[in-house]
Amino acid sequence: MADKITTQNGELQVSNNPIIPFIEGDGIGPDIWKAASKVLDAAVEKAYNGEKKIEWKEVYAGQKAFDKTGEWLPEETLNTIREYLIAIKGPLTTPIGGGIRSLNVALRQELDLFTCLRPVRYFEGVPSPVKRPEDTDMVIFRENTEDIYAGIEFKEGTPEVKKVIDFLQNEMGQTNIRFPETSGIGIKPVSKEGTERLVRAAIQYAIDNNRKNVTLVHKGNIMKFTEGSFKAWGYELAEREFGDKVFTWKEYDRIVEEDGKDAANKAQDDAVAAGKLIVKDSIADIFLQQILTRPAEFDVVATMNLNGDYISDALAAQVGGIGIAPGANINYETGHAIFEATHGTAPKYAGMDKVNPSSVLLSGVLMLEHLKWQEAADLVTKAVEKTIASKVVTYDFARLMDGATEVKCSEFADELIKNM
Ligand SMILES: NC(=O)C1=CN([C@@H]2O[C@H](COP(=O)(O)OP(=O)(O)OC[C@H]3O[C@@H](n4cnc5c(N)ncnc54)[C@H](OP(=O)(O)O)[C@@H]3O)[C@@H](O)[C@H]2O)C=CC1
Ligand SMILES: O=C(O)CCC(=O)C(=O)O
Ligand SMILES: [Mg+2]
Repeated sequence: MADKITTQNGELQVSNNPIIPFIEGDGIGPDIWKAASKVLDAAVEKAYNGEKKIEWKEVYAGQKAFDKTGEWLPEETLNTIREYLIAIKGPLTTPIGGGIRSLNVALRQELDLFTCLRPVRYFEGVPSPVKRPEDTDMVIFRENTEDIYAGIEFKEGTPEVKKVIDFLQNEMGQTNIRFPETSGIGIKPVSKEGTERLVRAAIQYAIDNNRKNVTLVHKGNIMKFTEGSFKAWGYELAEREFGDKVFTWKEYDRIVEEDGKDAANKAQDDAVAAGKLIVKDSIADIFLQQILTRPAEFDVVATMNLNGDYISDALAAQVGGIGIAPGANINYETGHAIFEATHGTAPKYAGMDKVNPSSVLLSGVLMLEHLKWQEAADLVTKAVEKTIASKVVTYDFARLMDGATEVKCSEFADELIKNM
């Protein structure tokens, strides 16, 4: 009999037949979900000789939910995911400049899924715009509940924005709103708690997975009390909670001040030799250059919501594009998680059975790993490696590869199952 995933003493309890809710998604969602779920089912069946099986439970969000219930994100969907802990979703459409706020962001906020985890690795044979794509092997920890994504915005010309601008000018003494009559205003909350739980998760992940460094990416020179504080709180947490397991650039700077640069370099070399994790930081603009020019220097990345969104797609491009970039939204404290592709609904390809299902499929692999069903996860990963190496690929890779055979989304799934 199928049953719920639960937690006990912080550990997931997963039976052989867990019920997992899924949201099919808008646009290309139905195509990629059909392909990906078929591959995930085949991997589980093969890895455990039929002893384990996921019981998929559809829940609604986006257009399908609206058509059925008149609501974009029904309370029942949220309650089901709350109850069943783990879910997986396809992309959901967000209109630009007006209309409903992002349902993707709402799911993360409602369930307090504070980490958006996006691993970026290279699969041999994938077409890439860089010379050594294999040097890119990073794991992004993107803060998922705060920042400009909190949705605190006031539209130009409304009584609300006028009130906010009056307050800023008259009570806070702000004189820098260049065109107050025609400004919209957005507010960017970044908290100490929000930063600490994200940076804690990133450092713990780096230690558990033998990673060499964590980079705090911020624009703290300009946004001093949000992004700048993110950096400061991140370093403080690293030193306070991880002690001699880490060596921070904050400590490096202290040594430079007291004993000079040579001593600081030696301390860092000693820390590396002792296997300590280096916790460093980078300002977001130069970071975007350096992930292209020297990606091997970066390992785990901890950053705020908007930076993380940009960095995710930029890094995905280096290893073949968002067609193959997986992700997960996780609350490490409650055990709730929603696994999710990095890309969106790609509306021009909706219903064409054309796009690459790998992003949502590899999100499913992250989910299998999260359930500790490593054997099934490995079968999918190996099948992706083998299929790409054989140059049987969807349009996104085929257009950049010599001698490739272009297949449809569903045919790619069949090929993966054949290669399992
Ligand atoms: N988490 C989520 O659910 C997300 C939702 N969105 C939403 O999706 C909608 C569309 O956003 P948009 O900015 O166009 O971004 P998309 O990620 O949907 O698509 C942009 C381009 O990326 C490529 N692409 C996307 N998915 C795939 C895939 N599976 N296989 C191969 N190529 C792919 C296509 O490139 P090409 O044209 O070169 O073929 C596509 O035109 C918006 O409403 C947005 O808000 C966006 C991001 C995340
Ligand atoms: O919610 C959306 O529509 C976009 C979100 C997004 O781009 C992301 O989370 O990477
Ligand atoms: Mg994005």
